[in-house]
Amino acid sequence: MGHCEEASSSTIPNKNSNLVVLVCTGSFNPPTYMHMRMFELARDALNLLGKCVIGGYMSPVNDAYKKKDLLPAIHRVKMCELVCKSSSFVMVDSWEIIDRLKCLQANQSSYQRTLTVLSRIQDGLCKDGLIKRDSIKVMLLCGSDLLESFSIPGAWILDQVKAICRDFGIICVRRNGKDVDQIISNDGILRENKDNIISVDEIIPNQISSSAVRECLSKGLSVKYLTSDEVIDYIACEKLYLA
Ligand SMILES: Nc1ncnc2c1ncn2[C@@H]1O[C@H](COP(=O)(O)OP(=O)(O)OP(=O)(O)O)[C@@H](O)[C@H]1O
Ligand SMILES: O=C(O)c1ccc[n+]([C@@H]2O[C@H](COP(=O)([O-])O)[C@@H](O)[C@H]2O)c1
Repeated sequence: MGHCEEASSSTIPNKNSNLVVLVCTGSFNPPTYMHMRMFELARDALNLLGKCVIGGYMSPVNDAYKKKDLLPAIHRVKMCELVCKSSSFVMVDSWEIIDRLKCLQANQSSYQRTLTVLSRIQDGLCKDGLIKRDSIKVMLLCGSDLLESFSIPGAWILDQVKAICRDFGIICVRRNGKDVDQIISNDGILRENKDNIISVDEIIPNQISSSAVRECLSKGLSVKYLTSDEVIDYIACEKLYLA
């Protein structure tokens, strides 16, 4: 797959920085309350470690990612904005989408790799000098299925996995009972960087997922309390996810 730009791995934020920005990349098709819970769980876990989360970004993946049943980005960005209204610190970073036009003009694929997203957010936060590069730590927030996918041959570029683990760090929410320690110990890169990977358990386990929400919607079932009312209204209004 071609890419607009490949991020350099030269950004090395201070591992001991107390200020953290969380970045969750994904389809958000549609965003659910579980996505929002992940930010809450991560913030609680980091607070306990003496860190302060100053913001969180949901970064919806570009249409070029070509995941099955992926709704056009314009809808996913809008729904992310709506679900974020319920949070005081989570917002949407739509750069993965917006950059598409520029890439199309340059005849490049517009899919943005996760390392690129993290690097760009960090560069953006530090560019005007208000925040020093070594005073902030940008971390990837993900579920354990994503962490596990690092080990799937061909799914990721190994040097980029190394850079994400070493230069940024990961906060991983256990999903469907998956043992995060086991995932880490089964993978060389994750093992080497285990001090930079924080595992978080959902205190109230649930199996809310975008695909389960889509399935309910396609059957005409209620999804109330699985995502925000604004998202549900938007889906109804735009007639999305019908069978
Ligand atoms: N219930 C959950 N528990 C933990 N992590 C989750 C949960 N739901 C989503 N995530 C994580 O949120 C991030 C974004 O998820 P994304 O929207 O791409 O996928 P998904 O919920 O797995 O979607 P789908 O169900 O459509 O495959 C990923 O890191 C994913 O692992
Ligand atoms: O950067 C990569 O190489 C890479 C490889 C696989 C997946 N991702 C990202 O992982 C996110 C979740 O993907 P998925 O397939 O679990 O919905 C999505 O934002 C992708 O851009 C990123």
